[in-house]
Amino acid sequence: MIPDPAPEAAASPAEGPLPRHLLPDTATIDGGRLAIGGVDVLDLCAEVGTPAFVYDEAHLRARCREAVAAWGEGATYASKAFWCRAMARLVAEEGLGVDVSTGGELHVALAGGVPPDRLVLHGNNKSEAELDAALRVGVGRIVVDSFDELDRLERLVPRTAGGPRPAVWLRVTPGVEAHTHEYVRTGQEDSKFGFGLASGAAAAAVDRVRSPRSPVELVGLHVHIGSQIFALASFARALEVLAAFAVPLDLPELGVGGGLGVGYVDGEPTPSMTEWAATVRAAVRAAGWPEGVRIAAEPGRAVVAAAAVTCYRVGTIKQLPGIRTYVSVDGGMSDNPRPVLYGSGYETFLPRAADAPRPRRVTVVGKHCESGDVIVRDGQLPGDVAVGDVLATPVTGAYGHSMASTYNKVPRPPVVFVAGGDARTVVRRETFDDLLALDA
Ligand SMILES: Cc1ncc(COP(=O)(O)O)c(C=O)c1O
Ligand SMILES: N[C@@H](CCCC[NH3+])C(=O)O
Repeated sequence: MIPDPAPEAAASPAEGPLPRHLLPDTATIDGGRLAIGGVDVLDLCAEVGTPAFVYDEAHLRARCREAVAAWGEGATYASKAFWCRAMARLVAEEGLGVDVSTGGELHVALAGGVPPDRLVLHGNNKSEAELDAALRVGVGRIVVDSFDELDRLERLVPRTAGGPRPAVWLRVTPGVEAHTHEYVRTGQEDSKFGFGLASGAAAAAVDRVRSPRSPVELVGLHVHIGSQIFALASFARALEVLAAFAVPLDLPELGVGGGLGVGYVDGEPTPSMTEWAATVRAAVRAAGWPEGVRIAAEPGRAVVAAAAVTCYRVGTIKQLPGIRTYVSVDGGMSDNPRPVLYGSGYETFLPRAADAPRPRRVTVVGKHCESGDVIVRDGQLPGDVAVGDVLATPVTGAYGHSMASTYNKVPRPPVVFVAGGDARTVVRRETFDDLLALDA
């Protein structure tokens, strides 16, 4: 072990052990060693290698059940947060609908057995092929995002007199700015998504879809103001603004989007889905929607983020006296681009000493060829962290695997589900040959 040359920081809460609530539900610590789903994490890493995404299956199921308890039939999982066939199966077993926003997400949903009528198709630029596929399988709802999409639907949907018409929602941008990173704000007027209220686009879209010649049937409006939102009042405000336009339309359904925030680091709150649903329902009532309006919500991050930890192996430790200590691991921005994209913060810890104090200030970096390849800036680790240690980052179940890349031809890590003492690899590790598989 190399002593830390810069024990500069005074005692702070971050130097304590990792807060337990940031670990998946079934995490246990015995003699310092972390187990999830009854599986010892260090033994698992020895078996499957690192980096690896380790998901607590019971945690995933518990959050799905919480979503169903909060939203009933309208509980819909936003697949962009984390998607693979095993997750699609799990979500279908738990009875949630699924928000898919591309043909690829649709394909995985169908491969996992999600009933087509439980699918909601999103996207600001759905291709004719994507719309055609959705219409052929009979997705439950298409969320129309633009006039160009309406043109495509008019070309694709045959006007069979009297026959059932595909049910659509219109996505409306209410002009409400959520308090979150600007890259993941979507409710403001200046947005690539949806029909603006203030510009009159939403009203024009309603008129067009309600015209007698329309091949689709308008059954609801949809609003999604952004992602990683902690202020529940932002959701309420969006619905209040939308109400003046929406209530007189007397539509039976209302999609309130996703976006519930999740705590990533010590001290950040995690509002529950139950609280979110209560706030939304109260806002809907207060704004004058009829009692019977069917509300659907699309949480992604809130279902999956805290279910997983990412495990890495420490390869080098570089100390720069008076500056910082770099701990390099065998993954990086290719398995977690969020710090680079949004400056997102994470915690870090050692699964061999998961309840140990973490007095040593470090910056955890990946193996990619750029200085921005940071996983945890100013993280805390036990003082005896050493080359060869397994290092983990909690709350990495959302937008890590789903946004992973093979930058620098680093193969993407496997996804392992753990439950009841068993580990099963649901997405295998990419191989070097996989990296050549698409080359002509
Ligand atoms: C239309 C739509 N619904 C749901 C979500 C899910 O968001 P989150 O993972 O923040 O809950 C998103 C992403 O922000 C989205 O664009
Ligand atoms: N990718 C973003 C969230 C995007 C939300 C998708 N609509 C994140 O990692 O926080």
